[in-house]
Amino acid sequence: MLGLAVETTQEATLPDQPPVVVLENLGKHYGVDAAILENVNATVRQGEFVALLGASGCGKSTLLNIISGLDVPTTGAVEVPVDGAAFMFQDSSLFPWLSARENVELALKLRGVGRKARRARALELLELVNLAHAADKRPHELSGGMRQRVSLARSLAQDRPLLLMDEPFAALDAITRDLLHNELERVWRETQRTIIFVTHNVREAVRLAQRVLLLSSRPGTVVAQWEVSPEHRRDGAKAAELTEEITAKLREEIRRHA
Ligand SMILES: Nc1ncnc2c1ncn2[C@@H]1O[C@H](COP(=O)(O)OP(=O)(O)OP(=O)(O)O)[C@@H](O)[C@H]1O
Repeated sequence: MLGLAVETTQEATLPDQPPVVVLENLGKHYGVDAAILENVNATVRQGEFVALLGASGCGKSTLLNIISGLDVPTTGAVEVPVDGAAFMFQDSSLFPWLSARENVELALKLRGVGRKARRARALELLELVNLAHAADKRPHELSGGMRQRVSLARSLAQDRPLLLMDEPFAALDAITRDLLHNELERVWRETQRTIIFVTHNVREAVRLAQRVLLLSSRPGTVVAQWEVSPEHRRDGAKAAELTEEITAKLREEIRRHA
């Protein structure tokens, strides 16, 4: 399953961390339809940030649904944390009648956190995503980027070790997206969550992830993976080179599907 090898460093791969998600020969099909996923093998380690790329319809969301427990594989095995996963989507799906703070508090309430503690924790989480000043605003008073920050705070409020993100910044403009990349990277480092991040944007994958997995077009399987080393983060030219290499392979997959 291993594709093009780029640099591998201790920091990038966390080889000594325990696995959080293990996918073994995983397959999925609905009814008599052709397989959507086939022989997916991958391990994601604790604290790792993994990006998942692939052509439209190759089964990325299906895979996240299986990892989250919303769906089940048809064949193979999946190992995930007993505490489950938190999900964040492209659409912030905030309750419009609740303020930013109340939206975050709701996730805490569902976990059984008491009223006083959840108010304090919600404010802490909004502070973490640099949004404490807008805690009392309702979603319609917030920009798209701010709504996604609330959504991120709400996902963190679920206090799951694993965070699944399905194109969370796809609807944002490029500048807001760049700002949120910085925010997410900081939040990831501070909270030490394990993150699986689905995107169509190769630059975004290289910017954020320590490892990029590429799914082939239908049936989806891991056809290549790349390590993104700390050196790629420091050196823009190296990152651009890697982005180009991954884009070429992604294009190949898209062409194959077309
Ligand atoms: N419940 C379902 N029943 C039948 N087919 C389904 C179901 N859910 C998803 N599919 C099919 O599975 C395929 C993969 O869908 P999925 O949303 O996982 O792809 P994706 O890679 O996330 O796509 P995109 O990048 O466009 O969001 C699609 O062809 C879709 O129509």
